[in-house]
Amino acid sequence: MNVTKAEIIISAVSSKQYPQDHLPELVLLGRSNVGKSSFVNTLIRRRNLARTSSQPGKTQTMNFYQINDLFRFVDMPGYGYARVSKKSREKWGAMIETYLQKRENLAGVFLLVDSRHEPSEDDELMFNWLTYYGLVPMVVMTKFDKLNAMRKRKALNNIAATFHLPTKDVIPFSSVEKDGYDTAWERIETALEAYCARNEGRNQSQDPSGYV
Ligand SMILES: Nc1nc2c(ncn2[C@@H]2O[C@H](COP(=O)(O)OP(=O)(O)OP(=O)(O)O)[C@@H](O)[C@H]2O)c(=O)[nH]1
Repeated sequence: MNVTKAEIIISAVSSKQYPQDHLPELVLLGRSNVGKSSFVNTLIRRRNLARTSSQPGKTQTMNFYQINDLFRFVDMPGYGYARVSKKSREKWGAMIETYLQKRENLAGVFLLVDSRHEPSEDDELMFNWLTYYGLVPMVVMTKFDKLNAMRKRKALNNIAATFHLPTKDVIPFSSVEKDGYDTAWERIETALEAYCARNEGRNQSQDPSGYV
């Protein structure tokens, strides 16, 4: 997709602030500092629309980035950062859960894990929670450039095995070397097409005035 327009619509802390329309949304989940903001910036070829930071725990709101007025990325607060208070973590957890369970605009979920490490317990919990609710996540291995060829192969096999996925379903990604750029866009386009097809069905059966 050729991105000609990309803007942040809102940094939300509650469902009342979600945009009120039917544009499809692709959610980014992952541990704090895994590279969610860098993933967005790389895909849209902007240096800093999504604010990146070497300090974990920076993103504490749900950031809605609207792309070509066609769809949005929703960058969620990273989980698993110990230095954030328990109360804040519970608040974020509830915020993420409410979004995932209630948001009709949800078109797909990217679960980002760091290539350099075994998926954390939180990553596995998140993956299992998502699949339980029928939200099969697209798994992205971030910071792939940080591994040598042998570790790349090992990490890919390892992460695929952890989530019981074929390796072809895992997306190795680097915001430095741009690995995974084309594959991520293919997945996005497939998810957007599926969302439109679902809503066309809903349109015909429920809402003759036009849903999308
Ligand atoms: N080498 C390398 N560094 C990366 C890559 N992706 C992200 N980083 C670095 O990792 C750090 C965290 O990246 P962010 O994109 O801010 O991570 P985030 O998941 O949005 O972080 P939170 O806001 O804490 O949730 C930054 O210093 C990035 O430059 C990558 O593919 N390769």
